[in-house]
Amino acid sequence: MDKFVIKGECRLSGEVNISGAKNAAVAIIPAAILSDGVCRIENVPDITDVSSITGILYDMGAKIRTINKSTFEIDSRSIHTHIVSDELARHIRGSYYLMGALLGRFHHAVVTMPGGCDFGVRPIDQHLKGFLALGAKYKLENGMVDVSADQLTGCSIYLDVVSVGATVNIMLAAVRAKGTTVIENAAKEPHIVDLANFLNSMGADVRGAGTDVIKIYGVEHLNGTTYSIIPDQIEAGTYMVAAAATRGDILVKNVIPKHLESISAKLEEMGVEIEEFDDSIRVARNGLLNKCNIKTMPHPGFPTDMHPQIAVLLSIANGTSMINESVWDNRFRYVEELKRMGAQISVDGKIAVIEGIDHLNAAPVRATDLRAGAAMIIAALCAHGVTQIEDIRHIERGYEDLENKLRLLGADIRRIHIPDSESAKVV
Ligand SMILES: CC(=O)N[C@H]1[C@@H](OP(=O)(O)OP(=O)(O)OC[C@H]2O[C@@H](n3ccc(=O)[nH]c3=O)[C@H](O)[C@@H]2O)O[C@H](CO)[C@@H](O)[C@@H]1O
Ligand SMILES: C=C(OP(=O)(O)O)C(=O)O
Repeated sequence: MDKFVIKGECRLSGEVNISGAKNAAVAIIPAAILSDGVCRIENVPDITDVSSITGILYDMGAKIRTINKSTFEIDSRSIHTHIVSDELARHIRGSYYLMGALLGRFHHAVVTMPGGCDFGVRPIDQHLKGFLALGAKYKLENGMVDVSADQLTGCSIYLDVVSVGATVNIMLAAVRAKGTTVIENAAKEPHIVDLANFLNSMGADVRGAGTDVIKIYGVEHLNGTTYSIIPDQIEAGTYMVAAAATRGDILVKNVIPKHLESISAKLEEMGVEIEEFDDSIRVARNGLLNKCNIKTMPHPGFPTDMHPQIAVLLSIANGTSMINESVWDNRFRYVEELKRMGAQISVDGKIAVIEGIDHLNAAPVRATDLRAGAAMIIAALCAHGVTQIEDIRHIERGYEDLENKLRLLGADIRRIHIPDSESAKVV
């Protein structure tokens, strides 16, 4: 039950190193189940979603060797079960990839329904549609998905909605299937391309990742490999917005600027200075922020996972802005928290209307989910006064070493440990 205490009105400056991508890591680690060798994975972010997914693999019998903080080796040959009822799996979204990976390896997976951020209903019908098309059958019982096949056979699948999770799960199930699988209307996120590259480095034949048609030519075996995960687009975007919100000037290092284009474009529209280099990006703000309208979209559109963070910036911009959330039905739980800090936001259906104000004021707030928590951090950094943020376990799912990274940029951030007994102790 830790919380953050952040003194506002700071101006972030200096350099920050971006870690490996959460949403790539939680796909690539389960994908190692499909390998007949040892997978050495580098640039793995040190976040709780990763410790959960590696913990699940370990409990299933995988041998996991830590090389250093961001590199480990997974040997999945010793996995002895296709059943995942682990409590950890219910708390993260990435555990849904165990369905595709175990189905691909054992032709049978029994996996608890996944967790992750609460946006209302998060269906998996397109994942199941993909498994069925590959020749599997499934049943849903007692909160578990039981999916099995005598044989997996390549097929053509058109996704009714562009789904990251379904695209990944079908790739995982199809990579060792007999014949060719074609996914149409596939998701194009950077982590889809990263997973395809990882699978190909093990000897798979996946083509077209990054476009909306992905072809997977099934192979019998996958080898071990050494692979480095791409930088986290959303962690980078979060620091970019934090720089803008605090009138800061920071160099965001170890990024792929191409992945950040939709975020950079909106920041520039708001009057923020952006300078791109090969693998870093400088973000600086001096003047007032312009209002701006944003619609979240699948990649290469503006990422929904940057919605709450950019809402903080719009709430201190000049004029009235709108955010149209087109991916999730309910990604507005941050709004009530931000309103406690003085933000003027009203939500109508999937649209937030944000009236810019001069500044936010500190208040006790909660991280209602991962990116809502990131938004509270940004709000606290630029607000007048000292803000306390509770429920920071959500933030720890996806941001490595947040306190130290922010401190190095000049933030005044402390963690307070609250034991169950409620007696607070500052650490
Ligand atoms: C672990 C991970 O990578 N999580 C990301 C992944 O979540 P996740 O994989 O859950 O998100 P999807 O891309 O699948 O969901 C996109 C949309 O499709 C709908 N849908 C999805 C699947 C399905 O079977 N049926 C269906 O209707 C969803 O309700 C949502 O409206 O992509 C989201 C959209 O970029 C991000 O916000 C999450 O950070
Ligand atoms: C929604 C997110 O994650 P998850 O799908 O893992 O809950 C996110 O990373 O913003």
